[in-house]
Order: sequence, then structure tokens, then C-alpha cells
Amino acid sequence: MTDALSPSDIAKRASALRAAEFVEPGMRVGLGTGSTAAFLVQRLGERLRSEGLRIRGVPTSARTADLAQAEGIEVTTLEEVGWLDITIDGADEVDGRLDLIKGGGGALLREKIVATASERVVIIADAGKRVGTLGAFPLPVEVIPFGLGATRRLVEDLLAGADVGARQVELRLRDGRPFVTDEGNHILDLRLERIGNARQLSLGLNQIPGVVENGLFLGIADTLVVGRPDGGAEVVDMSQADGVPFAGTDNIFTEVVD
Ligand SMILES: O=C(CO)[C@H](O)[C@H](O)COP(=O)(O)O
Repeated sequence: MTDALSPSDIAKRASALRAAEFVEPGMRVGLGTGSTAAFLVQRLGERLRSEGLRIRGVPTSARTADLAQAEGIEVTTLEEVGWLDITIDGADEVDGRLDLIKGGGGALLREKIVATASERVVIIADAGKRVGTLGAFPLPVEVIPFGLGATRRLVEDLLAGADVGARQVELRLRDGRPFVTDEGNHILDLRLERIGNARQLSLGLNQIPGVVENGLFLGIADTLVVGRPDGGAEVVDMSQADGVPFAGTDNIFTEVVD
């Protein structure tokens, strides 16, 4: 029922509906996590019922797995299918190079594994997720519970020497207790003034023992579908930029769909 949705949810849904058109019969599909990805899973369920669309879905979280199963989608594992034809997922921030911050929903580890094991990665979002520069959204970092205090201190030390300006490291809580990911880990949210060199920061974080993965998705997304509150969507495709992932926005092919 579109009428009951907020303008932002209508835009999220519009992006998901457009991206669902990229899914073809027989595909192995990575299914993202979050409210935008939930619209995608629902749409794929509708296509299954109306067109008999048969796909194999690899969910990036337990909640997406539950939703996909409820929609009648065949749920499998990355081990089972080996590689994916397409992954469609949301994001917390997207910049002009289609670099992302993800992990607001705490699923960044599986999301990054699934996305990097995909021929094509399509990001679905409302316009509010588009930014000039990544970094206003707190950067999630997944850490194992063992030695959490020491890992946190090493993360703080890294940030002290990085081009991030003022910084704060927070352990993500849920109901007053540390948030636990599907992999049994915790999340540190890094509130940063800026992300000077995203690639360097990502590499530095991942070198710290105890850090499992961080929410910077650099050079991973191929296509961005931005939904609008009027129900239309814009497709921004990096594959049209001569395969150069960091060519900047000038070379990016943009298609507006109403
Ligand atoms: O990265 C994610 C989960 O880990 C989500 O894709 C991201 O948080 C966006 O969520 P939503 O679609 O609800 O705005």
C-alpha cells in the first residue's frame, strides 16, 4: 500500500522496484539487508508469484533470509552457489564514485562478502543517501568480542594518526547491551569529522587484529538506483565508465526512469 508509506519509503521502494527488473530467471542473487532491500525481496516474491520467476537467493542476514523464505524465494548459501550473478543491497551513504558506507543495519560483513562474490552489484537508495564525500554517517567496524577493549584502543590509535579530524569510537548497543551481529561479533561505530583517505583507512582498520571488516565499500558497486518520492527512479551505471571505477561522475551513464 503505497499510500501508507512516507516519501522516503516510496523512494526506497521505487529504487527496489527498478532494480528488481535486473533480475532474470535462473539467476543467483545476493539479497541485501535493510528497509530498502526488504522492498526488493518483496518485489522478487511478487515476480515469483505473478511470472513464475525462479531464482536462488543468498541472503546477507538472518532477517533477510526469513523475509525471502516468507516470500517463497529459494534460499541458499554462497558455498552452495559458489558465485553470484547479481547482488542488490541498500547503503547508508553513496558518493559520486559509487563508493559506500554500509553496515547501519549491522550486516556489513556478510554484505561485503556477498557483494564481492558477485558479477554485478546494484545499490538501491533514496536520494538522502547520496553524498559528495563519505563520512557524515558513522563508519561501522565489525570486531570480535575477544579482546574488545584492546581492539578498540588500537582503532583509536589508528584514528589519532589518520586524516579524520575529531573522532569518537562508540560500541553499538541494543537494549543496553552490545549489539551482536549474525556472526556473533560486535560493532564499533566511528564518528569522524571527515574521511581523508578512505582506502588507507579501510586497509589500516582491517590490519588490526580483532577487526573483522569495516563498512567502507570501495570500488565494489557497479550500479546505483536512486528512487524518488514520486515513484520514479534514476539509474547510475559505473559499467558505462570504461570499466574505470574511479573515473568520477563525468563518465557515469545516467538513465532516468519515470
Ligand atoms: O548496510 C546496511 C545493513 O547493514 C543497509 O543496507 C543500510 O543500513 C541501509 O539500510 P536502509 O535500506 O534501511 O536505509
